[in-house]
Amino acid sequence: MAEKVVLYYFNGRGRMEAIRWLLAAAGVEFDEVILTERKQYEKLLSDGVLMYEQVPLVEIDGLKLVQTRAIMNYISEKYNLDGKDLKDRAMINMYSEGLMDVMEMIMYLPFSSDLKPKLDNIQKKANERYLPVFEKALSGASYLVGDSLSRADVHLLECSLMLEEKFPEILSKFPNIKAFQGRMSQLPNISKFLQPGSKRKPQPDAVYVKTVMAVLKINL
Ligand SMILES: N[C@@H](CCC(=O)N[C@@H](CS)C(=O)NCC(=O)O)C(=O)O
Repeated sequence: MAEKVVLYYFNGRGRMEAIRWLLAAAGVEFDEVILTERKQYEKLLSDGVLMYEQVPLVEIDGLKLVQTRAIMNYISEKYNLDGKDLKDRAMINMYSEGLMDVMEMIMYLPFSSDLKPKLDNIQKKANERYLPVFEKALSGASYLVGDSLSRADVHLLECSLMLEEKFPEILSKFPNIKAFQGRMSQLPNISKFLQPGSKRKPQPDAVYVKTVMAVLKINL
């Protein structure tokens, strides 16, 4: 029997959350080793499992994977979330990278000061640059690429929910994305992940920020 997938990260979203979403969408159970203390991170370093001295780290199929995108590529390929051919995959990757750009901007917020201009910038770019792309792609289509679920769909659901947490009305001008959210949320694996008590992480709080800084010895 295949060993269970194990995720090593903090008790928060950060770079691991999109990985959690992909695994959940694929119906893959996973365990988590939650980093709360510097010595856990130092143990991973001394064990030689962090290729670049960074997390996320994911144990899967006997591999110890690092680098968020490499991890997501592995999961997407393994669980058929990357389209039917090379051309599909190119579109899926373009959509996915745009969504990762938006989610990365949001990810940095709790570690930043002077939030107002940063939030304004995210809202403006989401409204004018990113969401119109997905609104158009979903016009008359159920999925972003082809006729089955891909990682781009999973990232869009995650990203659009994150945007709504910050800007509750943001989807009012994007009815196709709103309808897509509704459809996606009903897929059994995703519906399960959206329930309270799942391994989906909440918005970052002060404890999360403090823990990340202490474990990684970051001084901002
Ligand atoms: N490109 C890497 C970046 C990973 C990264 O920056 N991880 C942070 C935590 S979210 C880290 O471990 N930082 C410690 C360090 O860089 O020394 C990825 O996508 O996985």
